[in-house]
Amino acid sequence: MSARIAAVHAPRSTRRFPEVRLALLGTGTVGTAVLHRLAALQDEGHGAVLSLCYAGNSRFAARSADGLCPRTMTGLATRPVRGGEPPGLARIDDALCGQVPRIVLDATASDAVAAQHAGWLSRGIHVVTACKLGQGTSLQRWRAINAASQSAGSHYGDSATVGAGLPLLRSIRDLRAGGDRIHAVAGVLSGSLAWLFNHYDGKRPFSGFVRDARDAGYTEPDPREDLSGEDVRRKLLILARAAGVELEADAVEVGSLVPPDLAQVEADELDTRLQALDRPLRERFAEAYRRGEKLRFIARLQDGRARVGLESLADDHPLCGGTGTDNRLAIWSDRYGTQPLVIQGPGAGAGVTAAALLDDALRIAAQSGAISTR
Ligand SMILES: NC(=O)C1=CN([C@@H]2O[C@H](COP(=O)(O)OP(=O)(O)OC[C@H]3O[C@@H](n4cnc5c(N)ncnc54)[C@H](O)[C@@H]3O)[C@@H](O)[C@H]2O)C=CC1
Ligand SMILES: N[C@@H](CC=O)C(=O)O
Repeated sequence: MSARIAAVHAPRSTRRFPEVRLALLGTGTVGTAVLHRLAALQDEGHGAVLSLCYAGNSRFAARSADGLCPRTMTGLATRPVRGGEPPGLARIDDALCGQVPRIVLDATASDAVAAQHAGWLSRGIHVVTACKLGQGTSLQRWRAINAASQSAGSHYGDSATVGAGLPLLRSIRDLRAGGDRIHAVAGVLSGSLAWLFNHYDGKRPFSGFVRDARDAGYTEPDPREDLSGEDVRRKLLILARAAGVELEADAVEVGSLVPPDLAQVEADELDTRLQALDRPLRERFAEAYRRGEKLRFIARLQDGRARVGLESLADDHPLCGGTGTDNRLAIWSDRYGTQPLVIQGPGAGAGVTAAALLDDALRIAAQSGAISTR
């Protein structure tokens, strides 16, 4: 066997049984970080139970029942690997064959992949996802995912979808499991918009900061998904539904920052047209500055009413806190009726998101009895 082929497979010494078979979809910003973290976990022995049997993106894929080498698979982002195959969602079930726990890890922003979540779950394949298009779009899809997961007993790991792994969904679910009703939630749910409004000073053009946030891996593949409030709408829908408020997707009132002309621009032209953001944001900033306030992109859910948009808040307002990409969510419930529970921390970035995805995968491995929790 040549050295090149040997490198494609995981070293035998790192494998433990019973294994959990993993298929990774997406090798972009987040998927590449997943591969690096998986390799590091396998080196330490901690993640050795996770055997990467399929890795693919929209152009290239590779599979091996014996386990692929995660470090080698980072190359898939730009080129095929030897012995690879064309990508195809229909191949995932085959790649994850065997009577062992199986997990699809979705690190794409693809609606076509999200449309498969319920199907995989119903066939007993666990799903771990960073993509919000599963639970954060139509209520019908959200219900299908829940129904499939319940009927087949398969798990849906969604920690990375809101707050990039911060314990936001988990806290809401824990409160409800303890008998609390969720009264309201409010806060900053976008890491990129947090970063933008933590850095924008009204002097340098806003569009330059958007490029910086994109290059740092904080934005969606198309930053308009963030700037339009669409990404925050999805996150608020996921939180609201977890809180027991089953909202239809169009029930969220959204205040977009994207001027109509910029919304029409083709993705490959976007960079050259981003300056369309500069004047309106400079005006919003100047208005807030005159009042001694700060701009924050806030999501709110109360009494079944949901809205997301830019707000001008007093400097000492509780939702103004945080730095960098910090998300900050206040949760009011029966026990936190007056003073809310407030959770804050980095809410975007490849590192924290990859960690959240692999935490979910390891949690599923533990629940499946593949690793000891002691
Ligand atoms: N960047 C961040 O901080 C966070 C990102 N996320 C989510 O992570 C997901 C991935 O984001 P990025 O890595 O930034 O995007 P990206 O654009 O860098 O990578 C997306 C990857 O998905 C692949 N892909 C697209 N369609 C596919 C298909 N049908 N089958 C297989 N692969 C396909 C692409 O080829 C690419 O490798 C998004 O859903 C995003 O919302 C979630 C939390 C935080
Ligand atoms: N683009 C998103 C990434 C995490 O979900 C954000 O800015 O929060």
